[in-house]
Amino acid sequence: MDKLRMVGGSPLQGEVIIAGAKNAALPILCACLLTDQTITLRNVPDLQDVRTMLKLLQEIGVEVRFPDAADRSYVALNAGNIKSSEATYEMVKTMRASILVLGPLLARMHSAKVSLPGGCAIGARPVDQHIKGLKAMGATIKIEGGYIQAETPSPQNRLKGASILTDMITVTGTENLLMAASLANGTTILENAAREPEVGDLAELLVKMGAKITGIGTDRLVIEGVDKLHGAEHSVIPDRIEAGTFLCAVAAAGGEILVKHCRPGTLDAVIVKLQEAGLKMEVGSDWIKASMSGRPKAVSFRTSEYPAFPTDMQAQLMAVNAIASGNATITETIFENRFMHVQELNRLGADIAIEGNTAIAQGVEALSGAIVMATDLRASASLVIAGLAAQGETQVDRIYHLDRGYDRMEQKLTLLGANIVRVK
Ligand SMILES: CC(=O)N[C@H]1[C@@H](OP(=O)(O)OP(=O)(O)OC[C@H]2O[C@@H](n3ccc(=O)[nH]c3=O)[C@H](O)[C@@H]2O)O[C@H](CO)[C@@H](O)[C@@H]1O
Ligand SMILES: C=C(OP(=O)(O)O)C(=O)O
Repeated sequence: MDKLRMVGGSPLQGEVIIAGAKNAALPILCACLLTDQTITLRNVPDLQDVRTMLKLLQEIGVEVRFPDAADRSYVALNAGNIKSSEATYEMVKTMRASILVLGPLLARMHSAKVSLPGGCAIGARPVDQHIKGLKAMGATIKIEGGYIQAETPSPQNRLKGASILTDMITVTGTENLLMAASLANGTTILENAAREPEVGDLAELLVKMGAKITGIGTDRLVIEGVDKLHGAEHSVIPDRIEAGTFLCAVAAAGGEILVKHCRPGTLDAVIVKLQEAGLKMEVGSDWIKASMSGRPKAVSFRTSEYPAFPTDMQAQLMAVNAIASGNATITETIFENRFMHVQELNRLGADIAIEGNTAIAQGVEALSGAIVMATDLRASASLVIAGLAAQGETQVDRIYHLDRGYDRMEQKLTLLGANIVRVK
């Protein structure tokens, strides 16, 4: 299993180019299932979850091509000859986002069999709202042998438009229902829809494919189903979480970096908190110049749905708080078990206590390097950030979690002058 080894203490300096968003690319790749024509995508990040999704789509029968062999971010997909409508346990257990094939397969193929994702490190993460929404659209769904087995209603074999109000805001739930509704018979209204930019990016692609969607970017999406969708070209939006992660890295390790190819407008909540922490930022249309000298100031925050502070940035900003001056309280409201990095940050010398869904960080003057273990994707990123700020050598084990969601992180950090290597 690969590890990352780093020697902390040197400030970051230089430019970093942000890749396409993992959480936009995954649903967007699944949208190819909605048509027999080709979908051409650019700015697809080259990371493990994308590779897993491409493998799953190929198993289903999608033809995947890289038109330019030297550029993995440029992908063409054609689902004209789908052989199967099944996502196996083997695939789903490695990537929960596999659930995103359920809506499109059901809408286009009229049946789908998708392994029920289990709980994962950060929480139970049920998919009851995806199922409830599809049932409201007329699907018959049974859970058998650990699989969701779904069929469209006969005799017309199409899902039908429905008014759906989810019990909570769910990102992939909104995406699954949005894709299913695009090919349904009649109008679907999704209330309490997720407003995350990645949902908006998927909706923009669907519109290019011929879907009729209004309310994009709001919590009420109205989808007038169409009989057929067609091919389209699309460029995936930049990854706001990757950009935020590099901003936290410079806030913790110090230095000055230019974050390029990002969308600052999707990072408002993160920028506000990092400004409070003392990170100096100049913001352009698609770049952020950030510099930090001295210790950051502690900043309290709570995670919530977009546009509030993202849960996917909680661990990284906690790493900044670990070495800040002062105390911060960090409240996680989205996932019930997303504090596993706390114990590992404490192994590096941090002073963080957990009380229910709140972590209380008492900033320390310095962290000291140690061997730590990554437990999930963003926990891994927080340990890398802490390792870059720590004195001495840190080794982060189990970085397959990090590789799921970051496109060449250690190479990008090396370009910023970090002393970091991958150990096979
Ligand atoms: C691939 C992807 O885009 N992943 C993101 C997506 O995950 P994901 O879409 O899985 O997260 P959700 O928005 O669905 O989850 C939000 C909350 O709702 C609960 N819930 C959700 C659905 C459901 O049917 N029932 C239910 O109870 C979840 O357990 C969680 O507590 O949004 C999360 C919240 O911003 C991010 O952390 C993930 O990075
Ligand atoms: C939790 C995350 O991803 P996923 O939903 O794919 O597990 C994440 O990106 O931080």
